[in-house]
Amino acid sequence: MFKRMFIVFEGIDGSGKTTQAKLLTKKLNAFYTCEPTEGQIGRLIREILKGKKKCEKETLALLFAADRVEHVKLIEEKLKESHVVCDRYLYSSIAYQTSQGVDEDFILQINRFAKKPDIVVLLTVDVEEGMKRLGKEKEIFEKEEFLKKVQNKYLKLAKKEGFIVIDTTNKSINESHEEILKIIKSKLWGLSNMSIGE
Ligand SMILES: Nc1ncnc2c1ncn2[C@@H]1O[C@H](COP(=O)(O)OP(=O)(O)O)[C@@H](O)[C@H]1O
Ligand SMILES: Cc1cn([C@H]2C[C@H](O)[C@@H](COP(=O)(O)OP(=O)(O)O)O2)c(=O)[nH]c1=O
Repeated sequence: MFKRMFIVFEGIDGSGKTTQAKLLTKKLNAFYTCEPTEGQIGRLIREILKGKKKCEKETLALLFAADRVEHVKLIEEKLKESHVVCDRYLYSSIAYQTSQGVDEDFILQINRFAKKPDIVVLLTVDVEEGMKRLGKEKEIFEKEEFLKKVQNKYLKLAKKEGFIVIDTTNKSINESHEEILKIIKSKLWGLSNMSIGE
């Protein structure tokens, strides 16, 4: 019986997370999920992110952590039957909320129930290229400065936690997918001595 893997994709807006997560999901016949979730707390978070509701930055960190407590239950359920690919997770909280000025220890404390992933893939992208991909070339300067800060935090986390880091700036969607697949296959083979369906 081989171990089913909990694989997380992280990265700033426009790095290609959702695209790559869905391609890998298909390849692995995995269960795809994302944060914020489609659950009641995830929906409240999306209202706040759209600016329809206001809250303190610490409240937002708590909401993401609460959404994640419920989400981990679903992930553990799904791991009983397939690999799970998750588009954004705990490391988005650390990278984004610390960049908004929230204390990192506070974020780690409120996320102490978060299951550790087997593999984390960090996608990096030149911020301007990421904005271009999202059709936000005219994004306000502050947003670009903020995303640069977030990406730097991600890279520090990647070094500390041993993430797979793929820069997608000058790669096509397919080139990025092939590179990710090669690394994931070697890790899956190494960790569970099983081959994945083509
Ligand atoms: N390597 C790439 N090169 C060019 N465009 C890309 C690449 N990866 C994704 N895109 C495009 O960029 C946009 C954002 O991709 P998406 O996967 O939603 O990014 P994220 O989830 O990281 O915000 C989409 O239109 C997608 O087709
Ligand atoms: C999961 C998570 C996301 N976020 C932010 C990152 C994104 O800007 C936003 C999620 O928006 P989303 O609609 O998922 O877009 P994206 O494709 O960029 O993921 O929420 C946090 O600040 N903390 C978190 O813990």
